[in-house]
Amino acid sequence: MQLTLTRPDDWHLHLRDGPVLADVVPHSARQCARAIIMPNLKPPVTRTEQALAYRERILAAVPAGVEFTPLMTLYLTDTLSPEEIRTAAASGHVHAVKLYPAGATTHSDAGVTDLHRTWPALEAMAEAGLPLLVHGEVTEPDIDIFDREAVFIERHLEPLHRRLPELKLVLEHITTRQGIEFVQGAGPNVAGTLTVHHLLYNRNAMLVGGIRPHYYCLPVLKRETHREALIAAATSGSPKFFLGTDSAPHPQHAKESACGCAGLYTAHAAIELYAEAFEQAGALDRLEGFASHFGADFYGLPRNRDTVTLVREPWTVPESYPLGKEKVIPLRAGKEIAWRLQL
Ligand SMILES: NC(=O)N[C@@H](CC(=O)O)C(=O)O
Ligand SMILES: [Zn+2]
Ligand SMILES: [Zn+2]
Repeated sequence: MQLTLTRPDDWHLHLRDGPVLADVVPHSARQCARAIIMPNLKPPVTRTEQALAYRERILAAVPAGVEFTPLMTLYLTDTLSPEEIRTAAASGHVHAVKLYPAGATTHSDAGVTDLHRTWPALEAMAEAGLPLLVHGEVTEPDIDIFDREAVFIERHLEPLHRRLPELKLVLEHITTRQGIEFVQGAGPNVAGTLTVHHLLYNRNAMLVGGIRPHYYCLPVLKRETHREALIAAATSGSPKFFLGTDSAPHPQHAKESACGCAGLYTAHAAIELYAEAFEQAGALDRLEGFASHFGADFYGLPRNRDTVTLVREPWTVPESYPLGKEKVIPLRAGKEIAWRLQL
């Protein structure tokens, strides 16, 4: 059995920086034409000129003969100015701005402490048509980690959307029914990305039979009823939901630690794993819209013209991949994946 689709794009990707780019960029570039590149570097990408320089470093890591376009983003801070937003929009290479509530996730300490401080920037974004990409979790210590997405939507996202309804919003890596319902209930300028790990796994994968750090990410895997809501949305044919892997490489030792980092590495086999999730749901015919059409439409970019072909031919994922001088443990390390990308 085989499946040919318009070449996919990845609307949420962490590539990091420096020598590891040579290890991770080829994984995404072999299957995706474009990717929205997350700005949570150290220091964060807060200025257009930094984003443009980072873009050049990514392009330098694309293998010869392969086409891959990094779509850059800026990191929203309390002090990001409307002028910088206009410069970013005019650059032609910055496609969105990312909101990390301060302290919510990996490299978010420079993130937003109070959304009210960002109104001038958000208003400039609405005017320029630049989408706001949202890591939607509150950070208050009294809120249970499994409730942080739902509480963020209620306390921050709904009020933001009411106040600036014309601002394009993407709720990134949705993990709950409440996240799906927020996107469904809003207008066409509000969308959501879904990772493959949140489509394939619930929190048992992380906690049953031992604590499994390679399944730990933020927002954390939730219970099965939420996974079912994500699958229903991804396979519904709604253009409001599209592919964003949130592939986020961390060195093995940083994951296998008493205080392990959040983030799963999935870029080595992203479309293959999404195909598994859609096949399990009996919805392989809905994969192409989700993976290859709806994201481009939302961002106002042309759909890709070339195709990729997946064959139903199991292969075994390596135990690890190089990550600079270290190693990254990919999702499904040492185990089988049902679909293979024909190169
Ligand atoms: N998803 C994660 O668990 N980690 C991401 C950050 C993020 O997307 O929140 C990372 O940069 O490692
Ligand atoms: Zn995030
Ligand atoms: Zn992410």
